[in-house]
Amino acid sequence: MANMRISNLHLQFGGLTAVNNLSFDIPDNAVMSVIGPNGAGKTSLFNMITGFYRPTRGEILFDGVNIVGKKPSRITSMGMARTFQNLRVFPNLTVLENVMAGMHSRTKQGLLGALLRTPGHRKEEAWIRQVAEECIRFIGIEAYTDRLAKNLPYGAQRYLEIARALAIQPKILFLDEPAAGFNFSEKQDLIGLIGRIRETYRIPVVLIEHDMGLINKVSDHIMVLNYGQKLAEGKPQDVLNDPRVIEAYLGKEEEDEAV
Ligand SMILES: Nc1ncnc2c1ncn2[C@@H]1O[C@H](COP(=O)(O)OP(=O)(O)OP(=O)(O)O)[C@@H](O)[C@H]1O
Repeated sequence: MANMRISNLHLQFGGLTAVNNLSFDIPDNAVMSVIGPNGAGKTSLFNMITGFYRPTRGEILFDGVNIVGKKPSRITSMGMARTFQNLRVFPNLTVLENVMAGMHSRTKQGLLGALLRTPGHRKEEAWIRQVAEECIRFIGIEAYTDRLAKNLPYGAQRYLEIARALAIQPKILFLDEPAAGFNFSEKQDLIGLIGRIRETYRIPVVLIEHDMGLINKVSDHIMVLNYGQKLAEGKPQDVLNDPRVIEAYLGKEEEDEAV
């Protein structure tokens, strides 16, 4: 279980304020969705939490430690995993190799152990393989274990990213638009998977999503961003019926659809 508190987080790109003095807690063992119109600051927020962007100011406390300024690899090794809006699988590695590669951030044996093939290293490799295979089975892409990632159907590639994130046995998981490009039945499948992750791993899952149906079904908690600021936060039925949210987000979506 992770304890995560964001305080007065701010991100400035020159004259543009991407995230504006944002504070919130991530609830334990809950599915939290971060929603908002395009450019609202959702991905910038994920990038700050996972160390890819350095906030202009503010604090990100992860299990009581301020992680601002730490490198993404260090933050991963502390137990934070994420997926990306645009797929980042290694196309020329197999599914198993992709998942195992992601796990090396959390292993103890260094490069020297790997080069010398020490007993400690061999034991660790066997353990990594076992955990990777378990994650691949859990996600349901075991039929592709030995296939190159580039030869997988699109949906399986997205699932591979989730398997790779879970394999580091994270304390918290961030998913950036996990349903991007999915059809209706793939989205239903994803809703089931996110529920299983929460039940099995008992970790908070934080996702950025645009699909309101999916958000409504999967979330325990929703935070809405607009122009980098928190517009609303709470239970799905309250947030999704909030007139300010409808105006800022759903209203915009209707306009977009009408174009
Ligand atoms: N590296 C960067 N350099 C300059 N501006 C950036 C950078 N990253 C994001 N921005 C700007 O910050 C604002 C917030 O962008 P961000 O990608 O976080 O929004 P978002 O809510 O994730 O949008 P979307 O739903 O379209 O993914 C936007 O105006 C964007 O153009």
